Amino acid sequence: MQSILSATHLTKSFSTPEGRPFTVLDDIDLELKEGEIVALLGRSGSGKSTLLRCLSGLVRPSWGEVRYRGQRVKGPMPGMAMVFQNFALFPWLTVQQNVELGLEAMGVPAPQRRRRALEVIDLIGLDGFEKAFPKELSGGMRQRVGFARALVTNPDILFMDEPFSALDVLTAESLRDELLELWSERRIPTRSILLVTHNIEEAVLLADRILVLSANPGRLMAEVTVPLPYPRKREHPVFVERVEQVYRILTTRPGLEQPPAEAIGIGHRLPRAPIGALEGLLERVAEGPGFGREDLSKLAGEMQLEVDELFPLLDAAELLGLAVVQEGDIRLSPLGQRFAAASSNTRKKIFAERMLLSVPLVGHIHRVLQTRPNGRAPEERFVRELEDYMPTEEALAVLAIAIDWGRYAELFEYDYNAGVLYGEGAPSPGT
Ligand SMILES: Nc1ncnc2c1ncn2[C@@H]1O[C@H](COP(=O)(O)OP(=O)(O)OP(=O)(O)O)[C@@H](O)[C@H]1O
Repeated sequence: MQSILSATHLTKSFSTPEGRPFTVLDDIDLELKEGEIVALLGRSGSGKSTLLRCLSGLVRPSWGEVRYRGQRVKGPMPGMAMVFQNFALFPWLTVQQNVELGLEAMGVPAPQRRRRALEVIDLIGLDGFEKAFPKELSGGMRQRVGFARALVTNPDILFMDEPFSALDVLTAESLRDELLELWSERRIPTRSILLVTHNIEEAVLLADRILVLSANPGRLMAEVTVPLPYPRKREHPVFVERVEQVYRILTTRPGLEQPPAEAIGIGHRLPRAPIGALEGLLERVAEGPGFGREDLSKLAGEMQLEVDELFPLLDAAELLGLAVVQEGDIRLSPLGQRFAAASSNTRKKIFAERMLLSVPLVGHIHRVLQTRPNGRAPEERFVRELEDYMPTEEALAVLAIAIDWGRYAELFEYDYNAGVLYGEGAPSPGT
């Protein structure tokens, strides 16, 4: 198969406010070939969207290069189109005007634009909605507009950034099926599709090849091929095997992942794991048929969790010593078993002890508040400290997790309006 797009040594770094590089993608080589659908999978923050944007010319790599049919990609190019997760429609334009937009940018004259837009609107099942505005449409119909706007340019490569993840399960399923039909029956001229997804089953349903990215920084860690014809059946033994293979890959430590939190200190990027969901997961594993051990693909299917929801929970459970995740399975540690069976107060105590041991940021906040005469500190102070290690957006996200965990464990309190953290027992800033 002929190569359409290639990336060599693609590296992307952003800067921390201190000017230090923050590497998101590291030395990525990949190729997209004619006639294939490729899915990019990886944990949250592994750089999937950044990679898609670099490949499509929306973001410039810091190092390395991208070539489209032999030509160096330096910005968006004709022949490439993108479908976004949040549809990215202009609310003040009608469906038809939104669809025509892609052609307007290419300088296509109005009569041709109209004709072509109407053809695609018909193809994608939006017939009769030409004059509707996005707010009058359901999520599924809005994403059809997103697809129509991309397909109207007859793209050679279609990039899709989690295009089905904002839709309900049934709508996502039917839109996926329709896209596959258009693709398999060659009713669209697109020769290659690159899809970012959090949904392992979706990747196995759609892709010929699944590229798995490791996190911190993002590197290509594995490739899984899916040699099944469309439409694929989820019960097919090869389908089931591939789903499990991806879980196994995502739960092996290739030695590239971040070292333990203690080794990094307060700059450790905490997994985005809400406490309630973590408690729910541990309870389910403890009470499940495996008595503390569970197959992740089964668990995720049952709890309807996608990669971006499940893996932060697994990372948090491991970080706190509550579970071990290996070979596509989760196994509760004795402490995890105790946690799951404990009362709310005991759970908080276990959590507090574990965090003071293995989450340096929470320990740091706790110490700072204890040493302050009034027991308070503005959150801003901790954001500034985190910015030594990561960009502001990431620093805010990491601090939000530390606050969520610290409050749960009753190690400190937080006044949202004042943006102030205060120790347990210290008067609230509002009083
Ligand atoms: N413009 C930017 N400036 C600074 N940091 C950025 C920028 N864009 C992305 N990042 C950082 O790069 C990392 C990877 O982000 P990206 O969105 O590519 O990951 P992802 O794997 O797609 O994540 P998710 O699955 O959560 O969507 C994150 O830590 C993010 O904060």
